[in-house]
Amino acid sequence: MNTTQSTVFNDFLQWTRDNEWGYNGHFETNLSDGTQLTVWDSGVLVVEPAKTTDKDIVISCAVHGNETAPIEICRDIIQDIIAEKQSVIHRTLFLIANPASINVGRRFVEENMNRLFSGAHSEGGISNPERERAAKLEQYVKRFYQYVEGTNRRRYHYDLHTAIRDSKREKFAVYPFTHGKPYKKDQLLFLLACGVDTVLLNKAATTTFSYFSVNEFGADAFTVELGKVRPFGENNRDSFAAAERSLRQLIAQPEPQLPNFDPQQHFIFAEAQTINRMNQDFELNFADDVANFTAFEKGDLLATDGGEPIYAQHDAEHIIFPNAKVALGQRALLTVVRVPTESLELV
Ligand SMILES: O=C(O)CCC(=O)N[C@@H](CCC(=O)O)C(=O)O
Ligand SMILES: [Zn+2]
Repeated sequence: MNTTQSTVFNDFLQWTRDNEWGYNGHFETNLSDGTQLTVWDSGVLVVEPAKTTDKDIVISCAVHGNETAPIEICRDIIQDIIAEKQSVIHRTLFLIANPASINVGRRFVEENMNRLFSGAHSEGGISNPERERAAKLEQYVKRFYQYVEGTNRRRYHYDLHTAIRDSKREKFAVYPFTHGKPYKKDQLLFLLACGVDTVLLNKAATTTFSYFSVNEFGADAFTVELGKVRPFGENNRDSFAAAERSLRQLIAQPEPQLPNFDPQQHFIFAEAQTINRMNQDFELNFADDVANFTAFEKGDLLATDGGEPIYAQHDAEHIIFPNAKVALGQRALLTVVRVPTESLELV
């Protein structure tokens, strides 16, 4: 390896952070078993085993730069692959999505990247580095999924996050809108193996990264909330061990080892309201330390927007991702209601 190449592969996260808005170049190396590692950009690593299976797996982190536990997990898996301590039998794309936001230790630099997918990066006549990066990430995902010929390939995308607030249900995933396609038991079981027993069902399209993969490529894709935002080094890695172990098994084994499906083990919530902040004068009617999954009763005041009240519409309506400081037009609060797992159309 030459010096630059060894810098890239010796510490992929550090090299990515050193090239925070991208690197206009290409690196590749082969492992002793013939697995090819190709770097398409900073933070973009393709792992291709010598023998191709029918699965294409995307694992992304750092769409929000201060959500460090997923970054630590991806960093460690990537370095173990490079050191030949972690085997990979399926094509896998790792994405460290927004390195510049890691470097400033914030959710984003100029604009929330997880509102920029499915082409939103090109709307509104605004240009900034996060929009350019989101557009490139879309192209990398497209190139990765479409690289191998064949219509029956199984596509997956786990977009790893941590949440700003405490949560009464610590780990949960967002199941993006499937446009009526049935939900999948094996995916609920895989999430459960990751320690995620709670799943929120979106009822409409969004501009998140996971919805992009669902909608454009028919992937089984999820936003996976693994815990709470903490600075590097302050994550309790024990709490993330099940997720890391399951992701490692996912890429290393023909099929994940999953138990039989038991509806009682899954806690499913359907979207009730998505409340977007439409006015500067937007206030939540509860304190900053009220946790995700706190339940409100029908008629309770949740927020005011431009002085207009917004109420809970159901009993036991749970609040998720409250954030009064989001940009105008963006989601300031999601609310969900529990639904029986048995009520889902599952395959
Ligand atoms: O804790 C919060 O307020 C936000 C945590 C986070 O980044 N969540 C994702 C969820 C994406 C989705 O709805 O699929 C986000 O807000 O982008
Ligand atoms: Zn996030």
